[in-house]
Amino acid sequence: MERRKNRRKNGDEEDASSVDSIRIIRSPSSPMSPEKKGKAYGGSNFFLASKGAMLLVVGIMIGYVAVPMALVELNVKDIHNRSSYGNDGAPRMRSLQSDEDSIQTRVAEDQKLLSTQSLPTITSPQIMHTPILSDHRRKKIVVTGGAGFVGSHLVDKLMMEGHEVTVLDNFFTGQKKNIAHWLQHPNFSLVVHDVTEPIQLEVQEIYHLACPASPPHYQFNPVKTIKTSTMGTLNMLGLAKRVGAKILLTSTSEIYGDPQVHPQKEDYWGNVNTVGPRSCYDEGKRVAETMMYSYKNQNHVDIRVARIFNTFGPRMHPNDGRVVSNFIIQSLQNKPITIYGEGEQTRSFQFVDDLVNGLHALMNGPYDGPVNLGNPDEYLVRDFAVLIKKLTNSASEIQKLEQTKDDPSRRKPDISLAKEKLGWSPKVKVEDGLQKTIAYFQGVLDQAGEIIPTGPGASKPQN
Ligand SMILES: O=C(O)[C@H]1O[C@H](OP(=O)(O)OP(=O)(O)OC[C@H]2O[C@@H](n3ccc(=O)[nH]c3=O)[C@H](O)[C@@H]2O)[C@H](O)[C@@H](O)[C@@H]1O
Repeated sequence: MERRKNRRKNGDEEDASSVDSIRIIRSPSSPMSPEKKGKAYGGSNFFLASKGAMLLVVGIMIGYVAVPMALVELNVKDIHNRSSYGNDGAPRMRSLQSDEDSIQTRVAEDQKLLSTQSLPTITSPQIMHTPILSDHRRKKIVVTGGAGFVGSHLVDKLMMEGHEVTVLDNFFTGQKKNIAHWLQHPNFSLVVHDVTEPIQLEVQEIYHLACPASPPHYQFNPVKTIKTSTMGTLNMLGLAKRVGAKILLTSTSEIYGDPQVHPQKEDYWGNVNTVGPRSCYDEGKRVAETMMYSYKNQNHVDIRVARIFNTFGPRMHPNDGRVVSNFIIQSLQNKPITIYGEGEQTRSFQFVDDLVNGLHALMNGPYDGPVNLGNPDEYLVRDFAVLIKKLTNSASEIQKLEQTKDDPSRRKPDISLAKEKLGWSPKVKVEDGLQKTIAYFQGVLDQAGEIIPTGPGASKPQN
């Protein structure tokens, strides 16, 4: 500063390389003598002036272009560095663009994976794989009651074959957790729907299972049970007729009532009380069968009818109230095992996997008469209580309660027709199936803490 002051004082402005000289040339308003102007713009001073001008341009370039560019560059590097490393110093994605690219790649990979398998859930921890079928082989299939115990296992089989499956369920006894492992799969659709209402769908096959099947559940609201079997079946038959779909009805061994023929063959007409506590279900299914054959004969609908005998397995509703779930839940909690009556009545139990294979064989075969699907392995109910107590190492006492009204005294399927027409017979031994079911209910119990078994009276299913 001192030097500059001295220069000004001495009129020493020639050094155009000095910062002051540049300032003087840039500023025409600066007070300048004509002599000085001549020095600045003319003659040998012109060189000095143009050198100064060049320096001015360079200065402007530095000030207005290079510095901002350098700052921008520095800033970009800073952003880049900040996104390259996290707080812990670990390297991050290289840039926002590559961030987006890699997220999209990951989403695409995840979607691809999820379209080829189930998602493990607490209810269905095992991963099930789904093949990709060509369009002409992939069928559109509806399963009514597909979130229920049997329905959900059937859905698994159809999904694992690579078909497009639509579940219709009103969740009266069905549970979302039974099908939660498929919700993300593009071949799977869930429609919360009550079959007593009509529905329009494009479909090639209908497995019509929707109906509460446990006596306490179907007796809870008998009018609704009748509507489900009658109006529900009518609606599904109407749909099948409209779109030309094949339809399978899951009927029941209950259509034989309290049978006077043993074991029961398909040509036995049954012994049913039309006005008893079980009639809403028994007669509902009987008229549903009648509707099936009327639509076949009158409208050429392609039909199948399965008469299902007592079935058990994982995903049974814990408050189902049926003998298998009740005895297991009671035994696992060391609560009294409740036998209705003397336990002299008999039942024959099949594991759910066998039933699903039977339903599938029936739907895919040509035979359209009613077919029994069950395991002829017959037990006295009191012996069955002892077996479950043993398999669960339970300390439960066995308690006898009053016999329920119209309880069938003996039941055992004759499955010679299923063997002959479908090439089907049950493969799972009752004890093996029970072990799997006990393990399932143990898991449910661990989650719930306690389960109060459903008694013989009518009750609404609780989750
Ligand atoms: O499990 C099935 O798939 C069948 O269940 C029921 O038929 P049901 O034979 O009466 O079934 P349960 O309620 O399991 O009863 C079986 C026997 O065990 C007895 N039971 C049931 C529950 C219980 O806690 N204690 C007990 O002794 C019943 O009185 C009956 O004699 C349905 O009505 C059928 O449609 C269905 O096919």
